[in-house]
Order: sequence, then C-alpha cells, then structure tokens
Amino acid sequence: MRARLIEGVHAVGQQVLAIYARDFAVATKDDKSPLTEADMASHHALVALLEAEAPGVPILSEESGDIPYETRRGWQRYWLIDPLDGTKEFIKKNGEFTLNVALIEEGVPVFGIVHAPVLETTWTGQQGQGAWKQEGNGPSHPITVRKLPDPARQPWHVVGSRSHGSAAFEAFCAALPHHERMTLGSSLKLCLVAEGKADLYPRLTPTCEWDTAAAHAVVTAAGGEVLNAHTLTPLRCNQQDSLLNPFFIVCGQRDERWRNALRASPI
Ligand SMILES: Nc1ncnc2c1ncn2[C@@H]1O[C@H](COP(=O)(O)O)[C@@H](OP(=O)(O)O)[C@H]1O
Ligand SMILES: [Mg+2]
Repeated sequence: MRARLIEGVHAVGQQVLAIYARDFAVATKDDKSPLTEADMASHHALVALLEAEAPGVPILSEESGDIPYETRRGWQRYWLIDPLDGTKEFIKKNGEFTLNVALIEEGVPVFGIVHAPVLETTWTGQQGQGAWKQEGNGPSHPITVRKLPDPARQPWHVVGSRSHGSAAFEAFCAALPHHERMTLGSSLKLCLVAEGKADLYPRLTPTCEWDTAAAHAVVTAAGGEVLNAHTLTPLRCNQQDSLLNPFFIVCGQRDERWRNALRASPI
C-alpha cells in the first residue's frame, strides 16, 4: 500500500501544481490564516485516495478539523492530513509548501508521507522500517538523522520558520554554541532534520497536529525525536480537545547544550 499511496500523493501534487502555475483566489479563514483553492482541491483528492486505499479508517484533515474530541478520542487508528502546509509560501510562490499524510496509531505518528511538488521531493517514514527520500520519480534513498557535530569544528545547523519567527527562537539561538541558521516554510523543516541536513528545529510558536504529524513520522523513523519543549517528552496526537501542538523541538540527538539553551528561552 505504501507505494500506491506515494503514487497517489504525487498525482494530487500535480493537481496542486496546476493551480500554483496560474492565478488563484485567496480567502481568509476564521483564524485569519489564508486558504486557496489548492488547499481544498488537495483535501478532497487526498480524502478520496485514502478512502479508496484504506476504507473505514477515519480521516482528520486541516480542512475538516472540526470533528469533536468526543468522536475522535475513540479512534485507535486514523489518518491525519494537512493538504497544503505552508499556504503562505504557496501564495508567495517560493515553492516551500508540502502535502502531508500521516497514519496515527494510539496517538503516535507511525507512518508519514511529505511531498513537496515544486521541489519534486518526497520524504516517507514508517515506524520500525526506516525513512526514505525520493527525488522526482527516481529511486528512494534511505535517510537518517546525523550526530551533533563538535561545534568547535563544525557549526550546528538550526532551522526555523520563514513566516513565523519569535523572540523565544531568537533567545534559544543566542544561547546555542556555534551554529548556522536557515529559514524555510512548512513541514520541510522536520524533513531536513530527518535527512541530517539540520540538527535542530525549535518550534516556539503555535502549530497544529496536522502540520507536523507526517514529518514527525519521517523524523522518528530516521532516528530523531519530536519533543515537547517544556517536558522533553515525545509529542502525541489526539490527546485532548485542542489540536494545537505544544511548543516543541525536533532533534537528531538529545544534548545538554541545546537543553540549556531551551531553558534560557522565554517559552
Ligand atoms: N497561531 C497559530 N495557531 C495555529 N497554527 C499556526 C499558527 N500560526 C501558524 N500556524 C501553523 O503554522 C503553519 C506554517 O508554519 P511555517 O510558518 O513554519 O511554514 C501553518 O500551516 P498552514 O500553512 O497549513 O496553515 C499553520 O497551521
Ligand atoms: Mg499546515
């Protein structure tokens, strides 16, 4: 089923690209975030794909996120999707947006596909089996997180949001040893940690569970972790009424030096 799902997500990515290439309307949601026809087209196409491939498994999408907790709390297993993560980047036309499909079991993202149509790149992760990166229609290559380098010899790589910076992120970086920063839209940031191009992604501004679940599965399958920034315990999905994530940090490796930097930041 994994190969068919990836193929299906690629096809939905092509539909999204067709909208990206022409003029499209931008609406504003109740929470003031932008919505394009691409978000909805991707939502409908991904739901149809999952219903065909895995009938009977419930689906929670950013564009159908109003399913009450009383209903969701009984789900042992469900699909969690963000049809278009990085809508602001989509509108800016910088290519840094993704389609995200995650399978959650008992609150844990156990399988994820993150597809960036403009970058023609797909990251996949499956618990216990590994994580892979595919460029275009080429072969998939296994990916893993990297060990933190000695910052005296090689800077750590820290990735942050292009559109949602914060004073806490600045304070965290200021307290880190020698490092280089880069900014990027969407769930691509977690994928960079998964493939060992970034060491840390501290997310100290709000996100929702659908923003992170698919890439969370990729990072953990690649040997990394997605940790609550306060408790340093792994993030879990569908544990409460709210679908907001706590602030978190994505790492390839735990280390006292970045934990100290986290303690120094006003979160
Ligand atoms: N105040 C807020 N509350 C909840 N989620 C927020 C938020 N501000 C930004 N986000 C989430 O952050 C995502 C973008 O992150 P980034 O800036 O790193 O690309 C958005 O995804 P969408 O583009 O799918 O709406 C949105 O879900
Ligand atoms: Mg999103």
